[in-house]
Formats: sequence, C-alpha cells, structure tokens
Amino acid sequence: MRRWNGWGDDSVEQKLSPEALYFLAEKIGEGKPLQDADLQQVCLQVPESRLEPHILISINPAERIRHSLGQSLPDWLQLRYGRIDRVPDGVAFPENAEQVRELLNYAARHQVIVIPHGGGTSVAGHLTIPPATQPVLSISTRRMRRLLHLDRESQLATFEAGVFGPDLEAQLRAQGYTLGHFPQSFEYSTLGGWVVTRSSGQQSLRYGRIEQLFAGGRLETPAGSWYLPAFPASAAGPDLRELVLGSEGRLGILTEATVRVSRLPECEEFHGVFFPDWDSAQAAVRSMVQEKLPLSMLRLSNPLETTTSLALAGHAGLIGWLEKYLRWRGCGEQKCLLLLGASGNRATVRQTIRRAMKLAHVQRGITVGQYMGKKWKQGRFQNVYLRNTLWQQGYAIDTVETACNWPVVKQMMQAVEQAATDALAEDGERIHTYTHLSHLYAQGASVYTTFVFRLSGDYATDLARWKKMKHAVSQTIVMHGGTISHQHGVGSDHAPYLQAEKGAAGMQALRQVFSTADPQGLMNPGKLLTTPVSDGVIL
Ligand SMILES: Cc1cc2nc3c(=O)[nH]c(=O)nc-3n(C[C@H](O)[C@H](O)[C@H](O)COP(=O)(O)OP(=O)(O)OC[C@H]3O[C@@H](n4cnc5c(N)ncnc54)[C@H](O)[C@@H]3O)c2cc1C
Repeated sequence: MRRWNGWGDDSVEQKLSPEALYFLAEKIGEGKPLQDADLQQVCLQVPESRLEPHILISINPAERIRHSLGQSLPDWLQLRYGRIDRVPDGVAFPENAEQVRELLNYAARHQVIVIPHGGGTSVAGHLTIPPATQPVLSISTRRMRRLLHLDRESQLATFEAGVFGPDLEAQLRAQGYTLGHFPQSFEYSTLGGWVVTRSSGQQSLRYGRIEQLFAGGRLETPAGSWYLPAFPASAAGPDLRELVLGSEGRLGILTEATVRVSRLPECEEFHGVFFPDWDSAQAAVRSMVQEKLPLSMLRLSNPLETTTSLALAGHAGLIGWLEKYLRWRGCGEQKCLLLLGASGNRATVRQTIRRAMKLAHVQRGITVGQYMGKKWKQGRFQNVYLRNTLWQQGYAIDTVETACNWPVVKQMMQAVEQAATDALAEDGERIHTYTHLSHLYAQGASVYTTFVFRLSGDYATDLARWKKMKHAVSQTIVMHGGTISHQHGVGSDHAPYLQAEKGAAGMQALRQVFSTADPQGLMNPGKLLTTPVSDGVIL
C-alpha cells in the first residue's frame, strides 16, 4: 500500500546503520524522533465537500487527503504533523479522454478549480490548493495507463498519460523497447507528469530529457482539445509541444502522449572513478561531454557528498579499505566520486568506457571498477526511502537544483551550500549540505544540492526554517545566473523566482496563452505565474 504521508510503499524500509546515525549526529546534532499524525484522525478533520454530486467524483475523505499534497518538504510537514491546510472537495478517476472532457465541462459549469494529479511526486508545490472560495476537484490520471500503439518502424509509442514509470517500461520491454526515462521518482511518477514538468531521467545523456522524447499527444483544455501530431521534425512555425512541456496543469490535462522509444540496449555498464579534488573532477567530466562521448550517465559528487555517501552506505570495513587504498593513490579528504554509465552494443560500450577512463586519467582519476556502479544501479529507486528513515530519526531532508554554464558551476555549488548554512545558523541550527552534478551538457551542468537538518518538533518552527532556507537558496540561484529549476519544475514554490528568467513580457505572454486555453482561470491556479519576489518580499 502506498504510504499516505511519506515516500513509497509502506512495506519498504531503507535501514540506516548506527555508524551513519553517528555521522549525522556529529554533523548537525542528534535528531529527536517525532510522533506522526494518524490518517484516521486527520480524516475526521476533512470538511464537507462543496461539490455537486457527479458519478465520476469520489468525496471519500481518505482519497481527498491522499490527493491534497505532493512530496515537497512543506507537503511532508503538513502530512506528518497532521496540519493539512486544504484538501480537494473531491477526486475523480477518469478512464479516458472523453471522461476528462466531461469533468472539465462539469468544472466550467460549476466554477470548480481543477488540479490534475499524476503520481503526486511533485517536490515544488505543484499540487498545492490555492486559498480560494471555489470548490476544488483533483483529477487523477491513474486509471489511464494503456499502451495504445507501438509503431516499430518509427520507434514511436503512444500511451495514455497516467501510466506510471514501471508499468510503462514493462509494457515496452515486453516488445523489446525502452523509453529510457528514469527520474529517481520513477516508481510513482507518470508520463503525463514528466511531460508537463519537463522532467529529466538519470540516463538522459543517452536517451534525452522528456522534451526530446515527447513527440506529440492529446491535451484536453477547457476551451477544446489540442491534437499534437508526431513529426520527426518540423519547421511549421512555433512548436505547440513546447507550450505543453512545462505547462504544469495550467493549460489542461494531457490524456495521451506519443514518445520516442529505443531498442533495449544489448549491454549496460556503470563504473566508479575517484578524483583527488573538485577541479580535476570537473575538468574530466567537462572534457567527456564536450568530446560528445556516447555515455548514458555522468554523476559527479562533491567531496561532502562523496564522504556522506560512503558514510551512509554501511559496510564500514569495506569502505575503510577503499579509503586507505584511495589515500595511498593520492585521493584524501577532498576526493570526489564520479559514476559514469554507457549503454548500447558491447563494442560501443567497451570503446566508450575506455575513452572516458583515458580522459579521467588525464585528471588523475582512479578507476575502481563496476562494483560501485552496480550498487548505485541496484539502489537507484530505493535510496529515496531514506527520506522516511531520516524523518523517523528526527531529520528533514530537502533538495534544490538548478543548471548553469560551466564558468559558474563551482561558484554556484559553493554559494547554494553557504546560503542554506547561513539561513539556518540564524536559528542556531546546523545544516548538512552536499552537492552533485546530475546532468551534464557541453554548455554546463545541473547542480543538485541536498540539505539535511534537524526537526524541531514544532510545525510552525520547521516551516519557518524551511521558508527561510528555500528563499535564501532560490535568491542565490537567481543571483548567480542559474535557472530556478533544471528538472523539478516551478509549481508554487519556485513561481516567485520565475520572472527573473522569463522577464515581465515573457510572463505576460504565458498568462495570455493560459487564458486562451482556460478562459475562466480554473486550471491549477497559483502555479508558474505569481508575483515576483524582491528582497525577500512577495510583491
Ligand atoms: C524522491 C523524488 C525524486 C525525484 N526525482 C526526480 C528526477 O530524478 N527527475 C525529475 O525530473 N524529477 C524528479 N522528481 C520530481 C517529480 O517526480 C517530477 O516532477 C515528476 O515529473 C512529477 O510527475 P507526477 O506524475 O508525480 O506528477 P504530479 O506530481 O502528480 O503533478 C505534477 C504537476 O503536473 C500536473 N500534471 C500531472 N499529470 C498531468 C497530466 N496528465 N496533464 C496535465 N497536468 C498534469 C499536475 O497538475 C502538477 O502541476 C522527484 C520527486 C521525488 C519525490
């Protein structure tokens, strides 16, 4: 059964060793385990639904709670402390585009706000219910998950947009194909969610981001249906797919998506390399992407993340031996771990890895074989369960991410970590921050930072701390010329910082487009567009 107030399946537990807990306590102090709110108690607080009855709409309190929030830290605070601000008045589970249209017509007739719901894995407040007086309907796409058509010759697959990652891959793999889109939230996120939040998978170096994979589809908007034909390429004016990508439920509901699929690779390898310091590691990965090596993945951890991953991995004896060996080879405290992958036919994989290792050696990289890469692959969707374990120990975990050009990557990483540290220091709290480059491009990289800090046991205090930290790091990203999101999207949490990169005229253009598709302004209000922030004040 899916956990109602945390990540994933509630029968899955990711354990933390006593050494790992000691490591955290040393860094930021001992956590104080908290008592979680109880679902039944929370259900008792759910107000009466204000919706006119409809055969497709459930007003069951538990369903309404389960569709009220996503997976951001403020969402978790509400769920775990049992302080849920607002819940939808009902949840609908349409089975096809016609039922979606019927629900949108119902919403227009009764002036109901609509929040499309995919897998509910948003970490940017995409599902937040605005403080409006109108009733709110959550439309879940989870019953729309069939593979409708596979065109083998063109390597195009058309799916209903509510299909979850594992289900989508299983349907393709049965026919010898893969989409190759593996966000860390793969287990519970949907194809529709990926498209409208512009998501990025861990092997995007080979397969591309979702914007390269999304070839066309069908979108139901309040003002009518949009059909986006799948061309190999087109010069026929602005591309409407670009409006749907990143639209975050503001235009309508994506009901079908045609995606570019690939034959399953013959072979896939993931290797580990250690570098003595950040500068040499960054120079090595930059040379790999700028040489356009056909790698599937590059993931470079900074010294703090490298130390943290080794400390949390357990296997203290083995790690001790590894660290001794690395020290002997010149990789000490400042060492950085690179995981790199290649997929394809055997000969290409072998050649690619050989060339990547050559470039790594130029920068004093020390290769440690496939063991760490295999471990990473095994745990790639399991590690997120650590969020639950850490919470149980009294620790909160949050992440931010951006992308910037190479000359500012290192500066951005340091500035984001420092901004978070300073923000919590004002409250006398320490924060443990660490960073990796998660997606690499010839032009630059995404900078992905994780924060771990102690929970206070008081909802308002924890929320205030999070807000202060989030604002500090978002301002830092904007000031250093990064995008406010490389992959998590904008939602309501990043909306105040969007104007910095789109400009006032750009924001106005977006507003106009949304109001053409949704003249009554019912679709997911408060996301993407809001008033900008200046000096910490929302104007
Ligand atoms: C632990 C964890 C790890 C993550 N890792 C990654 C990662 O590696 N890469 C990455 O890119 N993201 C990642 N994310 C973020 C998140 O998983 C993505 O943003 C994902 O694309 C959201 O998909 P979803 O189906 O869960 O959408 P939801 O969270 O349900 O919705 C997100 C937004 O999309 C809208 N929406 C959903 N479906 C539709 C539809 N069919 N039509 C119109 N609007 C729709 C919703 O209204 C909302 O605005 C992670 C999140 C978590 C919690």
